[in-house]
Amino acid sequence: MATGSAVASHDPKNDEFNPFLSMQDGFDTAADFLGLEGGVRDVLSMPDRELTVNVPVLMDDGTVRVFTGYRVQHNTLRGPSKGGIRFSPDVNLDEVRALSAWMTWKCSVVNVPFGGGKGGVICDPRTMSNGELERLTRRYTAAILDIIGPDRDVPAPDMNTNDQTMAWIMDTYSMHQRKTTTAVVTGKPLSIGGSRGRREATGRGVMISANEALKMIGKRPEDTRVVVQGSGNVGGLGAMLLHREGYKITSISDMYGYLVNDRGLDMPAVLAHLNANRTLEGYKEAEYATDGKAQLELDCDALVPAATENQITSENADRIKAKLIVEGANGPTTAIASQMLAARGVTIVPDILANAGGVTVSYFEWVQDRMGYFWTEEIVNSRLEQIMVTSFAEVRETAEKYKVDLRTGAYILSIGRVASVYRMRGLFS
Ligand SMILES: NC(=O)C1=CN([C@@H]2O[C@H](COP(=O)(O)OP(=O)(O)OC[C@H]3O[C@@H](n4cnc5c(N)ncnc54)[C@H](OP(=O)(O)O)[C@@H]3O)[C@@H](O)[C@H]2O)C=CC1
Ligand SMILES: O=C(O)CCC(=O)C(=O)O
Repeated sequence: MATGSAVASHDPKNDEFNPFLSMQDGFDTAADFLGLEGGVRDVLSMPDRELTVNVPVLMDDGTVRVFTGYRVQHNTLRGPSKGGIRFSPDVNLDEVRALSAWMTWKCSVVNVPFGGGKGGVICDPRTMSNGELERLTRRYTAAILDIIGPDRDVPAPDMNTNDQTMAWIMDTYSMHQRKTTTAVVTGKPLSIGGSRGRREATGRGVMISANEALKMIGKRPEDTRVVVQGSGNVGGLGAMLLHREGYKITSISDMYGYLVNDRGLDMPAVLAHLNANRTLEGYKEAEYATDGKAQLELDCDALVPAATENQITSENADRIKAKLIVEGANGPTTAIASQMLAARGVTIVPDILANAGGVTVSYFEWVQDRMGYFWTEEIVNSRLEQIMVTSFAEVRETAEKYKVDLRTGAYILSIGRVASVYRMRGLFS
């Protein structure tokens, strides 16, 4: 197996690749359309609160290593801040700032009563044992304990974190509170207050968004060849659900490489292979390649970037062949690339809409935990579908009203909603 990432990494000091500046670009465009007044504009363009922590962790070899982590709360006007925690060597404060702001806009697009937050720890989980990850998670939780809670800030999984990570956070928080407090995090295992359907929710939202986009451009799933970047929670489960819906998944990747089969991949078999081998390499029914950048440029009808930021940039936007991009990841397309693609008539369903299925079912989980009453998977999925379809229609209507692309429409809709809450609450007196 190759050891390096198959996909380009970029210097965040270059403005195009700084996710916070990318977010700011979308914000400024929408704020101009809305004619947002100075005070509201200023307060919404920066995070409410940023916490940096340095936590000591006992490693398996007996040494102590200090890890740096962040929790940024962008906004809490519409409710507690909400958003995942990411473990990755690439985590940095500007990235977490951008991700937390995107959470504010995302929660507003789907109209759930949350603000936005995000966390991250600089670490490489692939080189750490389960015990080291548990000790890191517990220490990080203890360090951010004062600013999280069911009514304050509710974390969830993101890249390289999962339901086990959420169980450790919930347990650490509960030990300090002297009572079990399930609603402090979402994305938990079912046995400790998780919601049915949360694991697949982001991928399901991506599938529903793809369906709505196809209706808009007049295509059918069966005639749609899809390339998916990433095979984790969003990419893997999203590809599985798209496959079940009739889409032809012709390529899927992980950090190391990608599979291609123009006749369409058998997604259950691909995911079974990935689960058993922890790599896509060796799957017999497809070609395997390691030049990850080229995957995004494969001939296809739809592209689902579901790995990380800055994958579609000014360097490759002209070579992207897909006519539809459904953003499973947060910030996969830079602001410049977005404009280049829009000029070529490519439809982009933006991240703050396309991947909002996850936070929507996280909202359902938080509600169920607080009620102590749990819903069936059918109820969760049908309520998710209703919210995603309504949100897509509202974004589309806004885009048509202002004669802009879907990304700008989503920003206008969401920022307008948050700004109106500011005015209603009268926080400036
Ligand atoms: N989980 C959720 O509910 C939500 C996640 N998102 C966003 O979706 C994206 C993916 O998250 P999620 O699926 O949870 O994360 P996972 O950790 O489950 O999966 C990430 C996938 O992307 C691959 N990957 C990671 N980094 C790179 C890279 N540099 N180049 C190529 N492939 C890479 C990983 O490969 P490998 O397995 O080899 O490491 C893996 O297949 C992120 O942007 C996240 O913020 C958005 C909304 C909700
Ligand atoms: O489920 C959640 O609360 C947030 C998921 C997340 O981090 C995201 O949507 O980017």
